[in-house]
Amino acid sequence: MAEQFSAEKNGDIDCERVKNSDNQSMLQNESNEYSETGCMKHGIWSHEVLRDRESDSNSNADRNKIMRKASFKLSWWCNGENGDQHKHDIVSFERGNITTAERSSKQISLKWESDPQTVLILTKPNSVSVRILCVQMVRWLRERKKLNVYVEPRVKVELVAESSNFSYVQTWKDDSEISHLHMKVDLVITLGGDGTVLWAASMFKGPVPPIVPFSLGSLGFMTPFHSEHFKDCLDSVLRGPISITLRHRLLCRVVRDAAKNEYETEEPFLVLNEVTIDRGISSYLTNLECYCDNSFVTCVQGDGLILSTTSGSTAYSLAAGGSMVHPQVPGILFTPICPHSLSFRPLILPEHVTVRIMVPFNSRSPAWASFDGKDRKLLAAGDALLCSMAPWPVPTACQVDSTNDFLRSIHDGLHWNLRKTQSFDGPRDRDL
Ligand SMILES: NC(=O)c1ccc[n+]([C@@H]2O[C@H](COP(=O)([O-])OP(=O)(O)OC[C@H]3O[C@@H](n4cnc5c(N)ncnc54)[C@H](O)[C@@H]3O)[C@@H](O)[C@H]2O)c1
Ligand SMILES: Nc1ncnc2c1ncn2[C@@H]1O[C@H](COP(=O)(O)OP(=O)(O)OP(=O)(O)O)[C@@H](O)[C@H]1O
Repeated sequence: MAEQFSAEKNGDIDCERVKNSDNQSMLQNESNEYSETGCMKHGIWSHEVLRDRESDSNSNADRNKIMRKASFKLSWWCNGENGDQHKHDIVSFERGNITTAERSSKQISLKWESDPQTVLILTKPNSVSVRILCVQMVRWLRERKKLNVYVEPRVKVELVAESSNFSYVQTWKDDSEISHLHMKVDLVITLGGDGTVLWAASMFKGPVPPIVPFSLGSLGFMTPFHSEHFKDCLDSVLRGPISITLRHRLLCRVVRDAAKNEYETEEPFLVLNEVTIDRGISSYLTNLECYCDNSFVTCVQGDGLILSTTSGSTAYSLAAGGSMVHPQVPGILFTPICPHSLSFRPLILPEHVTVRIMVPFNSRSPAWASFDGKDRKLLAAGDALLCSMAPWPVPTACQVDSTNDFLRSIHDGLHWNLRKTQSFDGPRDRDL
């Protein structure tokens, strides 16, 4: 195999089919649709027979020594479902050689194919600076950009109180209309901190329009745009193209002990940061049985467990000792909260798994699940929480690109690895 690798590295694959004496033409045939031995375009299911090049040249005895390479085919599956969509996009396995064809995650650019018409502005409540900015932004979007503007009912009341001219601003009467918003809205603008981005994401139980988050909070990991330059920022976003971060969400379902199967659940929650299962007001340790695709992972005995997205890795999970992960990395962080054990290190699980957290019948107390820090749900003995990657990410516009914005946020927001630079004068390794 080593010789074969080196031959391939030189771009000179010394491979021949037994039936065919003409190497070159046969290899070229293989890259076409079908070969006569039944070799498909994508993958092999006939036998390739390879001859080792060095043994050819080194020894006459070995001249006809033939090495068979076992054929195989790769297929992709998850929870029993077949889904080959990644196959040739991401990994090629031509002629039995597995090679990365494409990255599964890349910097993403959004280019409008028709002009955006409708914008939804979501604002942090009870903030004077947010209210002032909202008034200016609505006016500018309507008068200069001729866009339809939606706001929440509370904000519409505030705007109309400011001036009756704002009667053109649209809103909704009851919450059931929120479920149709994604079909009307081209762009969402948030004015607030990270909590307002979480709020915006939580309004969309399915697909989410691109979000442009303006920073009017204190931290702002997910809010790269500065309100002072809102006209320039929005001009360039409306013109496009823009870099976006596709932030993964987790789909969380509570399955009660009384449910007949795991599909009989209450309304699922979609979280952008994390779902937390903790001891709530109980003074006992949580006792949580954790499974990953039906394999037992561990029992959490401590204050609780955080299942976080990579976007949420800089939030609660970070405070509980989890790693910071670039938001474009797909995965589920499994971070314990104050585990009563010396050896419980946080894990990062792959995106395709389903995590199941169960409160066992011998648990001393129930547990509580909360979703992006909200909507507490009691988990009694026998209840479970299922958590998997949701099919609807949250696209947030980047100031520069997802990597630059992420690094800037950990430097500016957390002062990550800030240390005085060591002075130049002093001992040095001159003789090394
Ligand atoms: N010990 C902790 O660190 C702790 C405890 C509870 C909740 N939280 C976080 O608060 C979030 C809810 O946020 P909120 O604004 O509604 O509540 P909040 O007003 O209590 O703010 C919590 C803080 O977390 C920050 N934050 C939120 N998402 C973040 C992210 N992805 N990366 C970095 N920082 C982030 C916010 O900027 C804010 O400073 C939860 O999802 C949870 O992650 C953290
Ligand atoms: N449109 C909204 N309606 C109701 N609640 C909201 C809305 N926007 C934000 N919130 C809530 O307000 C709280 C504070 O929001 P946010 O985090 O954006 O501001 P902040 O606390 O000033 O920012 P930071 O946390 O960065 O200091 C959050 O809990 C969030 O859920």
